Amino acid sequence: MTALLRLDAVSKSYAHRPAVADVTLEVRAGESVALVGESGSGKSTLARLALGLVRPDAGSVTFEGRDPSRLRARADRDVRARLQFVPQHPRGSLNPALRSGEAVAFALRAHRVPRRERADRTAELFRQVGLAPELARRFPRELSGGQLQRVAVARALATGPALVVCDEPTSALDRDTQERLLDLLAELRERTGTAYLFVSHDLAAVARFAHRTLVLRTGRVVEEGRTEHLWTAPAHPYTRALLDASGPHVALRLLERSTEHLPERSTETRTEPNDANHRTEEPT
Ligand SMILES: Nc1ncnc2c1ncn2[C@@H]1O[C@H](COP(=O)(O)OP(=O)(O)OP(=O)(O)O)[C@@H](O)[C@H]1O
Repeated sequence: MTALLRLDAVSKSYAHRPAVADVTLEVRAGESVALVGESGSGKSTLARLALGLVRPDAGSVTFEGRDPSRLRARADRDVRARLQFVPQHPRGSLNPALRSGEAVAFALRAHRVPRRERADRTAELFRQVGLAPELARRFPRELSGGQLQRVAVARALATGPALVVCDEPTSALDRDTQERLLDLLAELRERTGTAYLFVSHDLAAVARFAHRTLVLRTGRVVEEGRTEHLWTAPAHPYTRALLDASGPHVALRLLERSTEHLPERSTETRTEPNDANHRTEEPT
């Protein structure tokens, strides 16, 4: 199976300080790949590189064989439609002057869904994400954080994406709402075969959701592998420290999760070869 998204030896610095250093990763169709690590480890920078919102200083990024940072607004909108984003704070990303249904209909319009079909498609998307279609008439300020995040998911799914990049999609929500949103994303994944690049510092969410996980530390991947193997037998001391700091939720999630539908992947984990001299710090 070829990769949908591939980042090849990608590096990005800000003011000469590396945010991401020599990272290679790929996401295949239907696969969910998580990026975990402490604050400042480079997760969001990798998400932005994947979306083409920033360009790497070195290395290459391809989505379906194209550089996402060079997609043209009109000519390449069909490719753009297949690469979508669910941000951490939907309140900031949804236009406060648009009703929530209009935000979804706007995405449909941008991807050439005929006007006469947009209302029905919007209502259908609202239902898919577990929102009553009547909520489409509300403005963002009239919705709760969990409802807004569902609108953001509906908007991302409006164009039938092959890959959705989620940057801490549940971190602004309370635990119950987080769980419901993760269940929803997993259910949509089963139904639509959408792949996810899932940025999170919440290892319980990752244990529940991701097929594969990459552990980042100061911009580098220190370990990667199938989520259940990584968290049950972490090879790198930094991964162990992250796990120790995360509490019992992660073990519980691993027990709960079903691996029946996971795509075929290698079972081995990979640790960074030159990391033996790294001092392991307790994650904060
Ligand atoms: N636009 C920017 N300008 C300057 N420095 C940046 C910028 N974006 C990221 N950085 C720096 O790059 C490093 C990685 O940041 P990044 O946001 O990717 O980490 P993160 O793992 O997503 O952190 P968090 O979990 O806190 O969101 C940090 O040192 C950060 O300060």
